[in-house]
Amino acid sequence: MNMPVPKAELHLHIEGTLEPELAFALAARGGVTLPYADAAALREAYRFSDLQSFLDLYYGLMAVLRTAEDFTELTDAYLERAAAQGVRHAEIFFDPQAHAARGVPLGTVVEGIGASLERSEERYGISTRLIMCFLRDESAESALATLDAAKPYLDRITGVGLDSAEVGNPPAKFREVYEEAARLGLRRVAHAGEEGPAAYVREALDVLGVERVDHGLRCMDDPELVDRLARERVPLTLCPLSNVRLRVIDTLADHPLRAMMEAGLLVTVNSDDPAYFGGYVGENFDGVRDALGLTGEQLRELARNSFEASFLEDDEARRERYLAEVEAYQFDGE
Ligand SMILES: Nc1ncnc2[nH]cnc12
Ligand SMILES: [Zn+2]
Repeated sequence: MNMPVPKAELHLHIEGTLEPELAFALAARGGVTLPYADAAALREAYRFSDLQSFLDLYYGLMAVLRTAEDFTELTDAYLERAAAQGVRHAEIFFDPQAHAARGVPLGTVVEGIGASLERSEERYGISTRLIMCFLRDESAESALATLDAAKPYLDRITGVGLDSAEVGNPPAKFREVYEEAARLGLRRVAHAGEEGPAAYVREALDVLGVERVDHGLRCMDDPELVDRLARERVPLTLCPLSNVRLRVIDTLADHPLRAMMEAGLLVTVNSDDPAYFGGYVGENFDGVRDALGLTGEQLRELARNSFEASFLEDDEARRERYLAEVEAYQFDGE
């Protein structure tokens, strides 16, 4: 078997890597009772009708994440799996407000994830960045307070993002928070155009000044926006298996990825919440390859895009090294 193509993962919620077996192990350790008989019963509950039905289960299961060690273990488990799938660089989201709601301070989360990221290169051969997301169904004041609480940890946080329930929570709600993030020198991304309209993608660019759009799928409803995204080389972090599981599209064969590439968009393939959506980044690559009949050259473009879209500006030599690995890679049948 060929080794997987080297790639960066740019849209990955660390909380979304919580596998049922680890959830039960952490629950036992922390004395948390879960409303499922066992890991198999929990996995059976992963049938979602939309984003909200997923979020309800997802935030509930986070109850097992309590200590810094829990977050370290979670992150180690992700990095180990990612390394086996050819991930060389990972930009990882976390949701501090979801943990603060249970009394877990931001510092515990950052220290816990950070302990794993610190040794990631040495252990897993993966360079990393950390991106702090605001929950868009919480208030702008809560997001501002979260940014304030993060100030002692900014040496470990590369950027900010925006996630959770999209429809009814437009990007403009967070204008002030993103202005403050920019003043603090943080990179800016946001989920937009997953379930929400193309107008939210425009707003994320124009009002929040985002440098990368998470999902962005619905831009395809607006040809002028597609032209702009292509012209300005704004990266879109797509998550094909997530889109199927959250019923944004019916099947992988309906995914617009290929049309997006043909429109000149800088798209990348990622896993979003792999423990919940049926696979990690490798399964997402294999899924679109098979469902859309992508060629080796198109897969190489996706891998190249992932490094181009990454926040490696402070380490261009590394980016060049990764890109050279992509060019040297031989796909099966090539
Ligand atoms: N796909 C997704 N959309 C919005 N918020 C999320 N949080 C975790 N996964 C998410
Ligand atoms: Zn996401």
